[in-house]
Amino acid sequence: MTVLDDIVAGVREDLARRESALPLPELRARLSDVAPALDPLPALAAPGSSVIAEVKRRSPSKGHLADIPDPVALASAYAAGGAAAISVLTEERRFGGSLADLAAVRAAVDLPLLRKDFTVTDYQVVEARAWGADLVLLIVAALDDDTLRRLHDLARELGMRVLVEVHDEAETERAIALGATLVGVNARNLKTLAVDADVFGRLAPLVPTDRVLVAESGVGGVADVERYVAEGARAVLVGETLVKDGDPTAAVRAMSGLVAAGGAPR
Ligand SMILES: O=P(O)(O)OC[C@@H](O)[C@@H](O)c1c[nH]c2ccccc12
Repeated sequence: MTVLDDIVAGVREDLARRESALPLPELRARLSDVAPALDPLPALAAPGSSVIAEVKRRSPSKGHLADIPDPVALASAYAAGGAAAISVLTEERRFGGSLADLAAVRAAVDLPLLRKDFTVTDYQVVEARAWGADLVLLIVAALDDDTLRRLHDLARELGMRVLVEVHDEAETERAIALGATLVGVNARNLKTLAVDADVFGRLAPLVPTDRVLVAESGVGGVADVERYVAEGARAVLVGETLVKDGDPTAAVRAMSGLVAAGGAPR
């Protein structure tokens, strides 16, 4: 069993509890009370690096990262630094997140929000929208093609964008075949938790230039953003570095708006 299998098993258990408390038809009925989803694509696709800044308390690879007693204060600090979108971890067991964090940030911040979780069922997609998300993550490694397509199409029907996450060539082919507009290249292998900063540069040339590439994980500072931008990233998804920084506003600002020397490579 890989780390990913183990995480998804826990996610499914927690999900079963929520679903029996609030069945899908009732959850769906709540969607009519939710404001329409915001579109993160214009900001992410614009020239110059964009930052998707993450609210993340801990992770299976690093353990405790930051307490984050007030996720709204952190998200507001990210917004003040010019973040293009905010990612909120909602997985509880391994990442210390919650849907309550997502709802709290939604109520306070006008930026597009990514629900960051291990989404494997329709219920979680509807749930994301019901709690105010504008964007959902779909991890290709965790889904078969039929489920990937079904969840992708459901998210789009609900007005959300999908960040389709890949880590190798085969997953990248599957994301492209799906028609993914936003492709996230995770430097971390979720089956082993190993980080490889060279994965982005290997996979980026396989992705058509009309797609928006996001470099995810292990971004330690401006130099990493510059490297990813030079390799074709439009955006970076950053958690650990930002939650540990004493001045997250300045940190987001420093990583934003960087352009590739000599023009965009793709
Ligand atoms: O904290 P980091 O190394 O900056 O990583 C952020 C983000 O990329 C990471 O949290 C992530 C990327 N894909 C995921 C899938 C599930 C959970 C978490 C993730």
